[in-house]
This record gives sequence, structure tokens and C-alpha cells, in this order.
Amino acid sequence: MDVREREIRDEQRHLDAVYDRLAEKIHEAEYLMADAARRVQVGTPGALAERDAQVFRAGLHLSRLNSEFEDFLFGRIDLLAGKDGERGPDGASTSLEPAEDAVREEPGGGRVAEIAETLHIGRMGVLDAEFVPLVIDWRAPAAAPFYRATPVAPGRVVRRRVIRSRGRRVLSVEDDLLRPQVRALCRGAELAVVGDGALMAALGRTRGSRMTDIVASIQAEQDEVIRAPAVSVTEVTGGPGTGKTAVALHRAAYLLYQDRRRYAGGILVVSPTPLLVSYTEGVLPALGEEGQVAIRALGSLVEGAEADSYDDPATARIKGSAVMARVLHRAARGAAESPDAPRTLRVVAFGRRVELGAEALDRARRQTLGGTAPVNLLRPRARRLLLDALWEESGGPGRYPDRALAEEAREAFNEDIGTEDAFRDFLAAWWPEVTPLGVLRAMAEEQRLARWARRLLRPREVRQLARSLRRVTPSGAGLSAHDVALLDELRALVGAPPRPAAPRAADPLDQLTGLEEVTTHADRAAGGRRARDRDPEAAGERTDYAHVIVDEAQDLTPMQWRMVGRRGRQASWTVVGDPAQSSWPAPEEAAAERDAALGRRARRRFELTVNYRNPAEIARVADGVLARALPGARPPRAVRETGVAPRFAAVPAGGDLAESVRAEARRLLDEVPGTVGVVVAMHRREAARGWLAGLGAGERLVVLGSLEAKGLEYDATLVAAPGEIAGESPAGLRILYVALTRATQRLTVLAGAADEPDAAGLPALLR
Ligand SMILES: Nc1ncnc2c1ncn2[C@@H]1O[C@H](COP(=O)(O)OP(=O)(O)OP(=O)(O)O)[C@@H](O)[C@H]1O
Repeated sequence: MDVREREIRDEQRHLDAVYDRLAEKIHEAEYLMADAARRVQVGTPGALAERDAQVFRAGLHLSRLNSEFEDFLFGRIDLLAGKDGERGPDGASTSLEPAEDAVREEPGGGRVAEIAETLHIGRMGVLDAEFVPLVIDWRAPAAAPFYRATPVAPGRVVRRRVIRSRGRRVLSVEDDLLRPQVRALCRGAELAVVGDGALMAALGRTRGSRMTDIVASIQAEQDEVIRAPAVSVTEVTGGPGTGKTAVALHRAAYLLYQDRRRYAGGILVVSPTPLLVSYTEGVLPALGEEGQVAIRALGSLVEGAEADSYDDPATARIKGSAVMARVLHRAARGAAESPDAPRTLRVVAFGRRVELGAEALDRARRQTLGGTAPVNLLRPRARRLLLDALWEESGGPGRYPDRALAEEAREAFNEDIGTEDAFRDFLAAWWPEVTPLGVLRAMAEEQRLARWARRLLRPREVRQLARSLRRVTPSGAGLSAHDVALLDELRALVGAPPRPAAPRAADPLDQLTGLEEVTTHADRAAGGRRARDRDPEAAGERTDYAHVIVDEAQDLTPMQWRMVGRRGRQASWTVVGDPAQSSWPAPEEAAAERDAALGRRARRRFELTVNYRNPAEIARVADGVLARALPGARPPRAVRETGVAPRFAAVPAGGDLAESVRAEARRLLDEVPGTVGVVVAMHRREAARGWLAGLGAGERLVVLGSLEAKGLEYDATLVAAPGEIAGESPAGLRILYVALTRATQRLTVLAGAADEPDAAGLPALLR
């Protein structure tokens, strides 16, 4: 048996012990369920509440324990004795630095050390029957050295081992030695070292259609972000492939572990596109945090609205800009004045007809709009002002010289007239209840919009905006992601009618860990009631998150920052992004709204510097475009090379882009076993799907418009007609940079006629 086999066998023994222990825990949980069910016979309220809590705990515990993880246990660290003998609640010793005498000089020269503690790291903590840790949760303080230790600052770590397993079987181990100069002994035998680095093995693996977690190979600079304290704002920048998205998701899991009571159900992750949402959705469940975090695309942040179309760059620029907030303010108030609102109000008072004409009504409207409340909430004010005007008109004030009598009569007048059908019908038509969608659709009428946008938008912009809003239907189909931010703003401006309550998701792990208090059904119901009393809107949709994570933050428009900001008024934040990949052309304007959203909270900044996605050969091509897009910007350092240069091809003279795209895509499908992404300019998106139809690769082949490629990655990428992508918007070069940085193995750049390829097929933009 060679060293590798022996080490795998040892880890297998440990994993077997872990699963045996899990089996015992499952048995316990089942017993608790059965026991709780028996208590239903004892009908006192106290006993019922207890039973409720117990069933809930045991059920969740069971489902968690039963889920088969791909690799439940993935790491191990072998440690020197610590400076002090303190132990944490998980049984591991807490000291980070080795004891003075942990490493000794050997008589014949060299140094030797004894391994004092071995910890296995996994997705969930497991103690044996004697409370000795069999597995430490990856988020526990004791697991931090697994991620943080480096040969320069090894702390107590001598050997770090990454264990790959599937289900109950250990497949392989990969070791890093952090104190290579020390001869380490484990129970008298020399510590074995197997393999050459888990990170490289992980990075070289074929990608599927879903992102996977990186728990087994989080790097030190990433770990610092993941475990940064959640006070205030954590800002993370870093180039493509530096793990920003991965880090943001792992941070969500870490925060839940740290303070479950505060964060369960209260973390929002905002992602730029639905494609990126579905790509990343599996990561948190794999980390054991099923259903605890809401991951939403910018176009799905508003309940009941779902973006299903794209704006051209010029329209997006208008819709996203901060000035829209003022246009919407006027529109919301203007929309309460319907073009076919009645022009006369007639009622009968004191036995005769009393009438308000256009002039009096206009005055009442202006006075009503002097109020600052959302327009729908101004209706009581409108009602009051109309009754005032009618009272005047009817000669009411002159009829009663006695003040007390006059007040009484006025009250009776309000009561009589205010409940008359003619008055009520008039009010409903004259101050109709407006909806955010209704206002947005009213803005599609160019003349009205021109009035609301006076001195704020240019006539050309008004025309463009109105035209684009005409595709929005009364049911809300045809909305773009930018429209959704406008709807959210309008919701604040019109004051949405209350919605029926949706119960807040219960927090499974509160109950499972036993660290938190036990909640009963009664508690949960009361909690729901309290939340509704506070904010009627929160009943339909949660808007008060405890932590908000913004991915690809460089892309948020000012209006989108306002929308996201409304969801985190009391929250702490993690904001990750890369200015070099921004598709929004006016960064200063966005920065102002971003600052407003994040408020005065203190900020901690981190930078990630290593590109884990692209091989160096591909990164070099992208770096050239970065230098054009943002002269002076520093690209991240690519950690690996594949020895395969990117391929440059050109559409042959007189040839067809469609045919060349098809041929190049087929070539990549043959070259890599995993996924192939074909990136084209936005306007070619639909056509390109047709070009590639029937290539028969199932989920392996994906066609993307340039803006959809954000955040995603593929084993191979074909970037077609780069000049078209760069020319499509003012941010085009940065969008091309995004497209060129999606590949983990192979990149093909296909030059169209406008790309002026040289003899080697290299487009002008990449030379
Ligand atoms: N420590 C790590 N171990 C293994 N893989 C990693 C590590 N860090 C990042 N990766 C991998 O690198 C790839 C890029 O990560 P991610 O998508 O999070 O980067 P990003 O910074 O968000 O990129 P972009 O800015 O292009 O969206 C992913 O496949 C991720 O799993």
C-alpha cells in the first residue's frame, strides 16, 4: 500500500466514524419526533406549545442530517500545541500561536515538532458522544486557520489537507505543508504529504451549468472578507474571476452561522441578471443554508413585477439616471389627474344645487398637492378641501353667526354631502386611486410625459422614454429591469395599497442548533403580526433586510441604488464589484446614489487580487482591452497556465457571421467536455440562438447577449464580432472586457468584417 492509499484509508476511517455518529443523531431525532407526537394526548396549552417546538426542531434536524452532501467533510489541519491550553465550545483549542517549545532543535541539526491536535473541517459541526469534535463547522473560529495559514504566517498549522469525497467514500487527498523546514511527527510517525495543491486541482475542474461552493479552497485574502465583522459596510473590489461572487455567498453563510437570530431570512443578495441568480442559487444550499437567503435579480426585486425585456443603451441611460426620480415625482402626482376626470361637481345642499366649476376644482387640486404624503394617501385631504369649497359655495359660513352652532352645522354638512353618492362618485373619478404600473403606463403618453419631464429631459429623451414604455401591458408584461426600479420608486410615491400577509419563513437552524431560543407556533404567529402592524407593505414583501449583499455593484444605476437602498435602511452591507466591468456610463452619478443608499455607516474596504478563473493566456488578451477601456487599471494576477493560446479566427471574405459562429462553436464543443458560452452583441442575441439551434449539445451550449454574460463562466467561450460588442454602448469596451474574461479553459475570438482582422485573425481592438 503506497502512502496515498494509506492516507486515504485513514481519512475513510474518520469519515466512517462521522457517518456512524450522524446515524445515531438521526435516530435521536426520530425518537424526539415520535415522543413529541405522543404528547398530543396531554392537552394543556403548555404541553402543546412544547410539543410544537419539539416536532419542529426534530423534523428540521432530521432533514438536515439526512441530506447527502457531495463532500460533507473536506478538510483537515494538523496543528502544533497552542500557547495556552484554552478550549472553545467546539472542543478545539483556541490559541492561534504555537507554544514556545512546540518546535525543538534536533540534536543532529534541523527542527522537529509533534502534532498536538488534528481537526477535521466540514459543512456542519459534529461532536462524538464524549463531546470531542469529529468535524468542525467551516465557519467556526477553529476552522479559520484552515483558510488563513500561509507558509509566511503558518500559526499552529503544520499540514493542511483537502479531502475529496463523494457521499460516504473518500476519493482523494491533497496536502500543503506550511512548515516545510520542520520535521513533523504524528504519534511518533512522520507526517505524510500527498499531492501538489488542492487549489490547482479545483480550478482545473470542468464547469457545469451551476456554480459550486469553494469551502475546501477559500484563499486567505478571500477568507478575510468572508469573516469580516458585519458592522456597517464591507466593500470589496477585484477584477474578473477573483471570487467576488463566491466570497459574497460564503459570507452570507458565515453571517448566518455567526448570528442566526439576527440574519435568518433577513439576508438579501442582489444580482444583476436572472441568469446569474440561477447560476449561483445552488451555492448556499450546498453550504447547508437552504431557504435562508433571498437571492434576487434587479429585475425581480419588486413583488408582482418581473422584468422580461431589455432596454437599448440610450433608453437605459435615461431610465437609470437620477433625474428620473424627479420626473416620477411629478408623474405620480400628475397621474392622479386623469385626462377624462369630471370638470364639474354638483351636489344639493340646503335644498338647492351647489356647483364647483373648473377653476374651483383646479384650486382644490393644487391645494391638495401641497401635501407631502404619497398621492393615494392625499385623497382624504382632497375630500376635505372639496367639502370646504362646497361649504363656501353654498353660503354655509354666513348662515350661522353663532360659532358653536356653525361648527355643528358644518359637521352635519360634511356628513350629509360627504356620504352622498354624487359626491363619492365624483371623488373617486376626480382623485382616482393610482397604481405604480398605472403611472408608468401613463408616462407612455408622450404629451403627458413631456409635461412631467419639462426642463428635466430633452424632447428626444421624452420621445424615446415614452416609446419604450408603450410596450408595458396592463398586466405588467414587457417590463425591463430598469422599469422595475422606476416602479419601486413609484410605489413609494403613490403609497401602495396594503397587501395580504405572507408569513415570514421560519428559521430552521435556530431550532436545530439549540443555541437559540425555541420558538413555538404561537411565537411565530405573534412575530408575524408585529411585523405587519409596523409596516403594512412588509406584509406582502420583506423590505427591511438585516444584511444586503450587492453583487456586480458597479452596474447599478442611480435609480437601482435607490431601489436597493430602500431594502436595507437598517441593514449592514456587503458590496462587491469591479469598476472595470461597469456597463453603466455615468459612474459619478451612480456613486452619489450609492452613498445615499449606504448612508453614513463606516466602511471597510478589501481588494481581491488573484484571478482564479482565467488561465494566464486568456487573461493576457483581456488585459489588453482593459488597458484601452481604463488606462492605468491594474488587472488581477492569473494563477494558472494551461499552455493553450486563445484562438483568433475571422469570418472569411464574403462569408457569413452565422456560419462562422456555428463552426467555431462546434469546434469548442469538441475541444472541451464542459460548457461553451457564445457571446454576441445584444442586438444579435435572438438571431444567434437560431444560428446555433440543433447543435445538439443540450445544456452545454449557451448563447448570451453581451450584457447577459456578467458574472457567468464557461469552460470555453466564443466571443463573436468583438467590435460590435464594443460599439454597442458608451461602456462597450468594458462590456467586451467582461465577455473576454468568462472562460476557464479555452477562448476563441471571431472577428467580423468590421473588426479589421490582421493576417493572424487578430481584430484591431485586440492588437
Ligand atoms: N478559493 C477558490 N478556490 C476554488 N475556486 C475558486 C476560488 N475562488 C474563486 N474560485 C472560482 O473562480 C471562479 C470565479 O469566481 P467568481 O465568479 O466568484 O469571481 P468574480 O470575482 O465574481 O468574477 P466576475 O467579476 O467576473 O463576476 C469561480 O469558478 C469560482 O468558483
